[in-house]
This record gives sequence, C-alpha cells and structure tokens, in this order.
Amino acid sequence: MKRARLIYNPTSGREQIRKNLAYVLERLEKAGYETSAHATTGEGCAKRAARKAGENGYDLVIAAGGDGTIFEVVNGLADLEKRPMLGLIPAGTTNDFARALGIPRDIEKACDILCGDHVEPIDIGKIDDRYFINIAAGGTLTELTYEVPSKLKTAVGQLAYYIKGIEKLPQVTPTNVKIEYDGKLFEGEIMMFLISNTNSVGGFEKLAPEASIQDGMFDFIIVKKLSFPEFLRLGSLALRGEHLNHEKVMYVQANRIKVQVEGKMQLNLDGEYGGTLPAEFVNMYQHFQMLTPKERKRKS
Ligand SMILES: Nc1ncnc2c1ncn2[C@@H]1O[C@H](COP(=O)(O)OP(=O)(O)OP(=O)(O)O)[C@@H](O)[C@H]1O
Repeated sequence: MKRARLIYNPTSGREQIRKNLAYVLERLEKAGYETSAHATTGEGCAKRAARKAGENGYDLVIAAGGDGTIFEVVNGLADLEKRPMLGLIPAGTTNDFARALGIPRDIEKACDILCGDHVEPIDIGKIDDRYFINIAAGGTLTELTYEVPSKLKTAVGQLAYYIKGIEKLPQVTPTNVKIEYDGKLFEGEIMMFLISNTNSVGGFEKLAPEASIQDGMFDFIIVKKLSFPEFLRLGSLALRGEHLNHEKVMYVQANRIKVQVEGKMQLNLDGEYGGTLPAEFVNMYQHFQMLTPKERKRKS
C-alpha cells in the first residue's frame, strides 16, 4: 500500500488546514494511501519531518501551509537519493509556488489533485547545500519580505508587502557586482537582481511571466543603476508586466549564475533571509515529481 505523510503548519494563513485535517486525511485514505500527519511546531520542523519521511520511504510527502512550509519540505528532501513524490495544499498568506502550479487554495480542490494521478517533473534552485522553489534575490528592496511583521501580513495579506515596498524605495542604493551566467559576464552597478524559478513572484505573476518550472532554466532579471524617479516608474511598469523591455533591465534565461558583490548584499531566498553574497545558483532540472492539476498551463 502506498504511504503518504502530510506535513502541515497549523498556524498557516487562517488556520484552514488545522480545521480541515480530518477531511484531508479521509480523502487520502479513500484514494488508497495509508496516511499519517505531522503538525509543525516552529522553524525547521517541516524540514526535519520531511527528511525523516523521505528516509522512511514514504511514497508521497504533502506540504500543507504557505511558501515557508513548502520551502522547508523541499529543503528536507532535496538531498536524498530517492525522493518521494511531492504534493501541496496551499494554506499560507503567500502561496506563490502553488499559484505558479495552478493548485487552488480551496482544500477540496487541492485534495482532488492529491488524489489524482497527474504528475509532472519540477525544477528547483540550489545554492551550496540549500534549495529554493520560487526566487532568489539580492538588493535592498528584496529585504522587505522578511521585514514585514507577521501581524501585518495576517491582517492585510499581500498588501503588506506593497506598503513596505513603497516605504523602502528611497533607501535603495546601487551595488557594484560581477555576475557570471552560463559562460557570459555582467559587470556594473545594480539596484537588485531576481533569479526566478516560477512565474509567480511576491504574489503576482507578471515579474517573470515566461518562467517555466520544468525547463532547467532560471529567469534572471537585473535592474541596473537607476535614479529614484526612474525606479518608481519601473515599479509601475512592473505592476503592468511591462518592465522587461526597460533599458535599465537585463532579462535572460540561465541555468547557472554566480554573483559576486563589492561590499555587502543580502540574499533573499523565497522571501526569507538567506545569508549574504557571494553565491552560485544552480537550476536542478526536474529534481522532483509533483502532483499537479491536469489542466495546468504547461508554460509555468
Ligand atoms: N506551530 C507553529 N507555530 C508558529 N510558527 C510555526 C509553526 N509551525 C511552523 N511555523 C513557522 O511558520 C513558517 C512557515 O509559514 P508558512 O509559510 O507555512 O505560512 P504563512 O506564514 O501563513 O505564509 P507565508 O509564509 O506564505 O506568508 C515556518 O518556517 C516556521 O518558522
């Protein structure tokens, strides 16, 4: 009999997953899985639980929570030789990864996908021995995601990021970088860079619209040195998805990217603090198999 391990964050979003736990377990049992569940208790817990499930030979590991929970589950499993299939129930404030894959927030519909048989390979990003699912980014503006207080996130959700973003713009300063990507070189002053694995970043889908999650390539965006008014204008273009042709934006696809900086630049991995640069980012081509909706747009 196939075995499934549900790893859920009981505090995610509006605690929907905790309230619907019995329903989810019943659905999985009915679909033929011998199922068990693990409630996370704090930072690192989902990662440890996922690793243990992988080592214990579970066939399916389901992350139920926000992007933070999926990030941990992927980090717990990615190093294993034999990796279980991944499933997802989006229940967080930000569910960029689920959005990119077309997995709905509705628990019933998410369970339909988990109980179905539509499986796709997906890429993830790697830096040394760490992994990311959506995005790696550097530059002052990208630091805002972990500065947004969780109370504000719960209260106003996505809007919290935009409020903080606008507040932060005047403090954004350029940094001198040397970036090697797939044998090419970029040198100069930049405001920020984004290395995107999916087409859904920071809650909207227009930042890297062409990013595919199964092509072995990152969508790599560099915002070169800009004045404050230019930056504001670029921000408004980005909201409409019209930023990629801007003369101060470089947009390429790459499998391997090495970023070196003059001075200090923080790294943001999937919305959390990820240490400081330099770093080398590698796209791990189709590293996981994942249960996804049948009607999913293939591009992402
Ligand atoms: N029982 C718990 N109590 C408090 N915090 C927890 C608990 N379990 C996990 N966490 C923390 O929650 C983080 C993940 O949150 P998650 O992404 O699931 O939901 P969210 O905060 O609602 O959404 P998002 O991170 O997308 O805004 C984990 O990295 C961990 O630090």
